Amino acid sequence: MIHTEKLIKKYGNKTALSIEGLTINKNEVIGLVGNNGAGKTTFLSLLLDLIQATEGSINIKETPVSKSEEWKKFTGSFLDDSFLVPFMTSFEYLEFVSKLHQWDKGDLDEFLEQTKSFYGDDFLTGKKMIKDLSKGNKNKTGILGALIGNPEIIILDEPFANLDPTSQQWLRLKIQKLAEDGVTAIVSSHDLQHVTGISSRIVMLEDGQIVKDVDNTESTLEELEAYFGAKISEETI
Ligand SMILES: Nc1ncnc2c1ncn2[C@@H]1O[C@H](COP(=O)(O)OP(=O)(O)OP(=O)(O)O)[C@@H](O)[C@H]1O
Repeated sequence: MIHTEKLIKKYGNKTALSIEGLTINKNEVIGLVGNNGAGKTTFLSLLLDLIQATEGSINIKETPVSKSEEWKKFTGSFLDDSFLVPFMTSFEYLEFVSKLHQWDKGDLDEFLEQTKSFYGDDFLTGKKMIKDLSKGNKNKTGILGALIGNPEIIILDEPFANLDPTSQQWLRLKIQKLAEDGVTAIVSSHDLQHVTGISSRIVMLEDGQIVKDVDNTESTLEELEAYFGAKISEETI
């Protein structure tokens, strides 16, 4: 479904990402983990053609992302606030995104009814512009936008950050349900519990390189906690 080959992104002399080859198969849920600066956002931004690779290629369904717009029709994504329109309300934004996907009012109403427990009361009826929303409500708006249009691929950068506990749990269940329905997802997260709760495969980045690429099994959460925990030196506490 997604294939990258000899992918390198440099900023000046610094190599932010260097991945020899990576294939993400249909219906996989990839949990992308790694400490700050590991290269997660760089990787997701490259996949979405938001930044240009220094070297290498990225294909979605065998088509280079930089040479075609086709993949945008079936890929939903939310990386950060730059995906949002600050002077719109959340509802206006979601209406705008739904129109891009040729949804009619009935489709959007049904979607908003189905996702009610994620966004809660007042969120969509309020008059606040997106720029004035809390971080959590901005994230909710972006995540809902990524789900509009029934995408085959979903790419989310730290989607659990700033969400309230109910919304976090809803999102976990939603991603699991989407995966059951055949969706492919790539989700970066610092929350190891959440990320292992939803993923079929864990890809770990460190200094821009893949240092672990494993199936997510019952022992993976414990292994990841041990891996990251081992980086703490006792004298620093
Ligand atoms: N526009 C940029 N200019 C220069 N360096 C950049 C730029 N964007 C990212 N980098 C560098 O690339 C490296 C990878 O950053 P990236 O944001 O991809 O990491 P990350 O894993 O998403 O981190 P975090 O968990 O903090 O979000 C870092 O060293 C970062 O400083």
